[in-house]
Amino acid sequence: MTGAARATEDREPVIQVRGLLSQFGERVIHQDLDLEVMRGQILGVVGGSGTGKTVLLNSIIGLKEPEGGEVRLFGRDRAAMTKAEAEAVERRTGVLFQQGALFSSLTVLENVASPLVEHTRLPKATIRELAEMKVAMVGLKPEALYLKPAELSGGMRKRVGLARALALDPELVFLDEPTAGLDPIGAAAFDDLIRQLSDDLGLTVFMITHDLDSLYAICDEVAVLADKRVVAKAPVAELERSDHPWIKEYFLGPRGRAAHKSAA
Ligand SMILES: Nc1ncnc2c1ncn2[C@@H]1O[C@H](COP(=O)(O)OP(=O)(O)OP(=O)(O)O)[C@@H](O)[C@H]1O
Repeated sequence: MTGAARATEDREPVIQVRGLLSQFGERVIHQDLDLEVMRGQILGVVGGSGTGKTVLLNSIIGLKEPEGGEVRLFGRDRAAMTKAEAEAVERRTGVLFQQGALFSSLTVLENVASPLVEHTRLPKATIRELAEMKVAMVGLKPEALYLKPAELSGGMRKRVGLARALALDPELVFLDEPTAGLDPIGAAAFDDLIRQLSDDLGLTVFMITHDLDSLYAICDEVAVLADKRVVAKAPVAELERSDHPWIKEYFLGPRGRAAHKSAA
């Protein structure tokens, strides 16, 4: 069953953002921004550079306090959560940051194990076993376990970041430009992996991307950030018919047309 089929079958929202206001000083990044992401959905998030995609991600995961509005995760209002509730949400959530954010002095195994060390009291041997499983799950060979991030290619680093994001068996993952910097073949392989994980594990995915191929290949819906809010959220095929100038340029410009063609 595809994520889209699951999403319509089980309409429980995992992320709900209502009337979000985000500011840095006087500078308003989001105003009256609404967004809902359903369980099992892969949502692509697009928008011009500086429209606030990463700030939105940070506001949802609690790295940035909103100046107004409401963020609900798994039905709970983030602002009203106790510390224990926020920690429980953190355990159900994985994040792959834009630069991978791996610890450079730790091996692949230690990087992937770090959320398990931080959030569980499992014995060392179990943590090791679980981390090894995640490394295998993202398609890395056992030889990679003892390498440090500097010894890995960009694509391998992304996979390690994904393995770490999946360490606690999250229900929801946030990916900030996961295929940026990968060659087209590496990017397509990474897309397949995310789609497969979503289908197999029922993961909900919030994915910021500039990669049109990813949008066509794996996203159930795409949210477009412009004018400080989400101006559209729909399957790509529907967005192609939008009248919004940025969306038109994005999907119907030469790169958009090429991605459409190769997905067809
Ligand atoms: N800590 C901060 N202090 C001040 N301004 C910030 C901070 N973080 C982000 N901004 C500003 O918020 C705006 C949105 O930034 P953000 O990184 O979310 O954009 P983006 O849509 O993810 O862009 P890109 O596609 O280029 O990664 C930018 O203008 C940025 O300068």
